[in-house]
Formats: sequence, structure tokens, C-alpha cells
Amino acid sequence: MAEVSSVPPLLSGNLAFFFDLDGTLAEIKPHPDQVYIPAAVRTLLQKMSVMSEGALALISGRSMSELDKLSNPFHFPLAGVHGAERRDINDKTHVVTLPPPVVSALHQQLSEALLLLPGTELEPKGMAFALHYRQAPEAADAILLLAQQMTQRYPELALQPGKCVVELKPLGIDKGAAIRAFMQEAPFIGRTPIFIGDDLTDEAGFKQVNALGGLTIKVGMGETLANYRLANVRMVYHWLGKLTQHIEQQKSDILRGEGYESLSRSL
Ligand SMILES: O=P(O)(O)OC[C@H]1O[C@H](O[C@H]2O[C@H](CO)[C@@H](O)[C@H](O)[C@H]2O)[C@H](O)[C@@H](O)[C@@H]1O
Repeated sequence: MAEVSSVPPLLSGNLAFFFDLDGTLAEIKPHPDQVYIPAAVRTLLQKMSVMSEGALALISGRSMSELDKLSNPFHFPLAGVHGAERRDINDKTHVVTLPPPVVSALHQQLSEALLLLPGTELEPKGMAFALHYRQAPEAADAILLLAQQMTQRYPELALQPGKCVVELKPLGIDKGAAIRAFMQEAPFIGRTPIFIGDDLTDEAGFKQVNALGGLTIKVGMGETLANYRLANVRMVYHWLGKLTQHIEQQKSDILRGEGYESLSRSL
């Protein structure tokens, strides 16, 4: 494995960009509703999307409707709920569901169980549920046990741990599969993928992007399959700014070179 403490190189060429959201494009907050992507960063993402002919997608544990709100007024290809929902460049959506009786039974059982764990919070996402304990760290073990019981009771579920959260999602979906699906479609196909993420759910994405010969970047500390590391969200913003400048410079150098060559030919 490469030295993961090293800052990622500034690439150019035909790139495809994949970004995790919480902890990567947005600072972690006490509550999920407090999260935002600064306006300047949203504008930078749009610029990168245009530069890559639309090959920029958000790959998140959040639902796609949340992702649209957080990236407003821009409209990107998305993978939400760890890949259970995906919206391609043509706005076609691909959704993995759970049987409705399972969803309603889970909702009821999880709501009742979390009532007994003060400070915890249930985030229902349709085909998945996030069990948050950031405001009640003492409930971490009880939350994990509850989620494990649910995966035993409902074999169509998988457990996804994260930062002060344990999630229940449909079995067989992950961020790696979502990135693989994008990479088989225009405008992503044939490009070199870059994926930046900070949490356990992002490791499947790192694995996939490494296999495709791309660049993988872990934000913050911790074991990872990523090849490079950025210290925090502010460093992500800084690196994205630098990368964008670098790509623009490369393009203008090429244009100047071509202009000079055609001028030389006409003389
Ligand atoms: O894949 P991501 O974009 O990183 O989304 C992962 C989960 O993020 C949210 O929860 C996390 O961020 C919250 C706000 O900073 C924080 O309060 C919480 O403790 C974190 O677990 C979101 O609520 C989940 O739905 C996402 O799956």
C-alpha cells in the first residue's frame, strides 16, 4: 500500500470525480440537519463538473433528496443511501428497495427501541435506517446490539457502521457498486476516477476506485484502503481549489501550445 499520509498528487487529463458528503465536503455537526456545503464549495463543484463534462457525482449515505438540498442550486449525478439510490447523468433513477412490510415493521420496532435510549435518534431513509448516538455516546453498544438483532431477524438487511451511527441498509449495496455503475456509463466511462471519503462506508468505494487505477483519498485518521490522505474538510477544500487551478493551467498551456504550432505552420 502507498504511503497514506502523503498529500495526493495534482492530476490532469480526463478525470471523473466522486465525493462523499458528511466529513468530506461538509464538516461533521452535532445533528444531521445542521450540515451544509459552503456556497463557494458548491460553486467549485459545479465548475469541476463542467470541466469534466458532467463526470462528477456525490456518493453518500444520505438520501438523494437530502443531497439535492445540500448541493442546491446545482444538480449532480447522485448515489444516495450508500448506493441503494442512484441518479445517472440522464436523470434516470435506479433504486433498491426493501419489501414495504419489512420497512414498516422495522420503523416501528426501531422507533420503540430508541425511545428507551434517550438522546439517540432514528433517521428513516426509506429502504434504510440510521441509528444515531452522537448525543448519547453511552448508547453505542446498545445501538450496535439492536442493529445486529435486526440483521438476524431480517436477512435482507446489512449493517453499516459509521461516525456515531449504525445503519441498516439493503444487503448487497455499497458505494463501490455505485461507483462501478457510474464508471460504465457516459460521461464517466474511460476517465480516471478520483474518490474522496472519510468513513467506513467509503472503504468499498476506495477498493473499487483502486481496482480501476484511480486516485483514492481518505479524509482524517484511521485505517484505510485509500492511497492518499487529507487531514480534514478544510484541506479537502484547499486541495480541490488547487486541483482545479492545475487543470485550468494545463488546459491553457495546451491551447497556447496549439496556437503557437498553428501560427508557426501558417508562417
Ligand atoms: O456517506 P456520507 O455522506 O458521509 O453520509 C454518512 C451519514 O452522514 C450523516 O450522519 C453523519 O453526519 C452527521 C452530521 O455531521 C452526524 O451528526 C452523524 O453523527 C454522522 O453519522 C447522515 O445523517 C447519515 O444519513 C449518513 O448516512
